[in-house]
Amino acid sequence: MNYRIAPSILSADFARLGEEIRDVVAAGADIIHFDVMDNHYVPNLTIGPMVCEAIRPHTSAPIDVHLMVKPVDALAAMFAKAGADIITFHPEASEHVDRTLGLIRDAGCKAGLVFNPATSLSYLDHVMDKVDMILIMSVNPGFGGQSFIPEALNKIRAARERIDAYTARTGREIWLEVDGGVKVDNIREIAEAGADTFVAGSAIYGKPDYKAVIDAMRAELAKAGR
Ligand SMILES: O=C(CO)[C@H](O)[C@H](O)COP(=O)(O)O
Ligand SMILES: [Fe+2]
Repeated sequence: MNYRIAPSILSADFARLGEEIRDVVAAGADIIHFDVMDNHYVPNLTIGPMVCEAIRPHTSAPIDVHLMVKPVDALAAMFAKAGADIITFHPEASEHVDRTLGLIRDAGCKAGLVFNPATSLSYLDHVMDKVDMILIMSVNPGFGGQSFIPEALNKIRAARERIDAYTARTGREIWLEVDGGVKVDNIREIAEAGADTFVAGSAIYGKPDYKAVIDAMRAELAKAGR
């Protein structure tokens, strides 16, 4: 299994963002997770397309933009222009989910849907052909440093079943990402439930030695029975 680790810059030192991104990639990160909060869809306010554009020259790692915003479409287009590689959004925040997925892909990015703890996976029913990534939230969105909600494991298993059935039928791969409360001590269990891409903010940026944390996560993933 090809596992990917995606540090969330939500927990980075924003005063030294370029350096924080270079450091985490040097420490072995595969993807940069970029949390966008609008103080409307979620009760917090973070960073926008100008910051994405500013960090783009600092890394060749894919930038994974997690949009916690409503409405979605105009900002998705701005992030595609600002250098994002992957753009995910919450389906209940879009008026027209199929159109938003198409808009992101037409702009040259991978597109994904994000599922809050209480959001049904049935949003996937008619759009799998336009989805490149499924992101399961294991916390309620809005803040870093929250505890992993164990019920998310069942949701991850259900999403894995959908993806495997789809891939068997079409041959096309869809990534399964998990976001919220991912740590060294639970990453193996999350992988065994079916995830292949792991967002970790406070677990990585909250420790002084990023490489030690990422190495420990990879050592746990190597033990996963998938
Ligand atoms: O989308 C998010 C919150 O809405 C963040 O990506 C997530 O919470 C990462 O932080 P941590 O690993 O500290 O839980
Ligand atoms: Fe996120």
